[in-house]
Amino acid sequence: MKRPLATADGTIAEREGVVVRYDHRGETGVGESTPLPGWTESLDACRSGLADAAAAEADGGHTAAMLALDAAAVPAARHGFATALLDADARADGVPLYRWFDPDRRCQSVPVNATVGDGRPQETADAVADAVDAGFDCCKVKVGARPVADDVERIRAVRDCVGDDVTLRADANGAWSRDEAETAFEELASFGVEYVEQPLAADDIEGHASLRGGSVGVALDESLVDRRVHAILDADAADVLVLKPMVLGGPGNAHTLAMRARERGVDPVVTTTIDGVVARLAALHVAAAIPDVSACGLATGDRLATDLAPDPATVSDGRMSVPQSAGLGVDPAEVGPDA
Ligand SMILES: O=C(O)CCC(=O)c1ccccc1C(=O)O
Ligand SMILES: [Mg+2]
Repeated sequence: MKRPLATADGTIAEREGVVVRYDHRGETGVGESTPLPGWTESLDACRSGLADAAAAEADGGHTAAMLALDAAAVPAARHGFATALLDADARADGVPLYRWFDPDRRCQSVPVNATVGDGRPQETADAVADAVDAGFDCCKVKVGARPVADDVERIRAVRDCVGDDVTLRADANGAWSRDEAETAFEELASFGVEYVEQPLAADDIEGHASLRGGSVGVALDESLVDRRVHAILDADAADVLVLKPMVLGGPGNAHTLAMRARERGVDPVVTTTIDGVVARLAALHVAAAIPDVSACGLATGDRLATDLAPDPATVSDGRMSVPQSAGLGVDPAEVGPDA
């Protein structure tokens, strides 16, 4: 990465993965498996998951390959193959991937947030101001890496700098105790923070449920790693679900969960895990398939030092354009390391 992302759970500085190609219905589809240990399997486990899927495919075709890829055990491997299969299917049907999920939809662009890592108050305010200058009207700031009072000063500095028209979100990556979270929610309410992602530990469903009800919403992200969606919905523990296709075992799983969340009155937000262009496009098409989707965490491509292919999606006025060509919108023949 050329711009690492500092979070309460450490700094993400490097991403490495596997490009998957699959020939299906006369088309070559492309997918990407970019595991992020802690969120997904390791790169080694991902590679062996893909090798197992290739062996299963040789006997039983794509159905056997999909059955060999357990979303709980090897979500990134499953994401890579599932994306390649979906890309080929959408190409064969002549529709952009988001319309393969919902043929009636037309979507030219989706709203996106800028993502700002941990840093000193002035650095944080400058980074948000740069994002606003670049056209973003929604910005997510990483918190939880320093004491709550310091994060409050960071958010105060941001508000002082960019004014009240910018939507601000925070992401604590599970760093706070219940007491810290309560204090943070009280303080952040005065700066009009829309929601905090993962204020508490992933397994504290009850704690998250009791943080709800004020002006600052609760978004759950890490809590989805262990597939707790039904428990979360049943406990009314979240205002927002943060859906990462790489973590959930593929774009199809993410789309299904987004629709389920919507039915239950919970707002879905789609984000990358800081991925190459193939996985970013897959996440973009999931977001594009969701009517009236809230700003998504998809504008992460500019953090990478190198990418897999030129990016057909551009960001302007806080929105990311959605490719309308068949499939993901990238030519599989052009996809490779160091494009
Ligand atoms: O949501 C965004 O704005 C960008 C993605 C992001 O923050 C992220 C990227 C990699 C791993 C975890 C996270 C996260 O949301 O916690
Ligand atoms: Mg998060």
